[in-house]
Amino acid sequence: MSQLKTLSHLDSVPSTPGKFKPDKSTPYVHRFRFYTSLSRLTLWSSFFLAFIIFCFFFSSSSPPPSSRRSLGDSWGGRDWERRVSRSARKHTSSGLTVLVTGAAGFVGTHVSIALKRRGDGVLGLDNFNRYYDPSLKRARQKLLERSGVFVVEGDINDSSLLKKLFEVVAFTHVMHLAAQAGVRFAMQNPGSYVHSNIAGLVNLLEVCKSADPQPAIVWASSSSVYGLNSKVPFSEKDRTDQPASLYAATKKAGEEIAHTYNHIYGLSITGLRFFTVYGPWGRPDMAYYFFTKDILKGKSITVFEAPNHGTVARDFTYIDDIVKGCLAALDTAKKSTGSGGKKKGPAQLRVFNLGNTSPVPVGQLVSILEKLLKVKAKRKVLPMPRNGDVKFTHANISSAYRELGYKPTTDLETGLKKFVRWYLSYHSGSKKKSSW
Ligand SMILES: O=C(O)[C@H]1O[C@H](OP(=O)(O)OP(=O)(O)OC[C@H]2O[C@@H](n3ccc(=O)[nH]c3=O)[C@H](O)[C@@H]2O)[C@H](O)[C@@H](O)[C@@H]1O
Repeated sequence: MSQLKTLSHLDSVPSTPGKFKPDKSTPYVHRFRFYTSLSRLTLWSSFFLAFIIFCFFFSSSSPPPSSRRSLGDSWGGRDWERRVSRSARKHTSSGLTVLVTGAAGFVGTHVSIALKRRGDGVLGLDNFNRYYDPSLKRARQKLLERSGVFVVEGDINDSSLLKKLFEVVAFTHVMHLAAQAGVRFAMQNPGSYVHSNIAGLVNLLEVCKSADPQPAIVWASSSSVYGLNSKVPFSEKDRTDQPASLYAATKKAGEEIAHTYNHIYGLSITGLRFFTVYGPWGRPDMAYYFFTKDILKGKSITVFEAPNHGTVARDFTYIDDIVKGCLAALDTAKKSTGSGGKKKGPAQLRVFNLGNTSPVPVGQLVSILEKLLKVKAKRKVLPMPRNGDVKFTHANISSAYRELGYKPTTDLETGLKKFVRWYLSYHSGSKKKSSW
């Protein structure tokens, strides 16, 4: 969202600074203006020259801007390093030492807590951007703190921060969940997707490839990579070259980038294609969340339908099932083979669908919410706009079952019941007490 801020400040700058005014002054004033303009010109030219020289010397010796520390950075120092080390200390001899990016996000919070509970060392990283209400991220952070997980506030594009973290802790694994999520928002702010999902990913992989030892990486791809693929259920072998949104295209690009870093540097990388993950502490930008909010407020909700009154459906997957898949991916990840930025041998490269295998029409999702909330929704059924959405998703999970033992067990009604219970407790103002 820092990106959003940057762009929105540009919106307030007028494109034409002012109208040209013809000069009606006398010759004397003319000459006087000429001399003052000349001296001003010289002054500005010298400033400009000095600036060019400054840029020249600094560009050849300093790292790219994203990796320089900015004035607002709040990390560093002895106390901070101590907190980082303490959080990353594992409590079982066989445990992992995991850096979780996007730790204050929906999936990040659940995965971090699950890892910490079983004795792994966990350090969180999150930039707390404003894509959705940051108070929810802060509430998740409190939950993480109570579980012993420290969340470093910083961006995955900040290479000096990432390098520092790897200096302080020898991470065995990185669970990379930081991303610009949301399919439809990509039309409003395309730059934020490139910034987080492409530039941020490359920056992270650059640091990982140079780390010694190199960590194994597990990261969040998306079911959206299947795009306009119509063969169901979606298998990892199916084509993924027809993304329907820029979001999907950046996730697909991420998968290709992962291939490159695996091939050149020997990084062990596992991509997980999540299918519409929902549950307590979820994302307010997702339909099940804002439908709940609007139904309770008596506001109308828009339910999309496919052409010819066709059904739009999603393979909604409950968060606890996704967490199990993430942990299994970390546990089965083989070590990276490179060191010091050099590959020593072939490394593991995997991609898995993590879905629920039973798509549910969006209309049915609304009916379940009506039942749980005991409120009738004001539905407006509209044709699905051409904004990146796809008609349906449906996961084939046989590969994840075989390799990870992944077996989702929560149906949509059971999962939504848990979500609604959490939602009512969190939004009733008893945020501190809201159940896990
Ligand atoms: O599976 C995935 O890969 C993706 O799942 C979700 O994307 P999406 O499935 O579009 O989830 P929602 O935005 O919650 O939409 C769910 C369904 O509700 C429908 N919808 C959405 C909004 C609305 O106003 N009305 C409506 O009918 C959508 O068309 C869609 O079928 C997440 O938002 C993405 O970050 C994630 O990567």
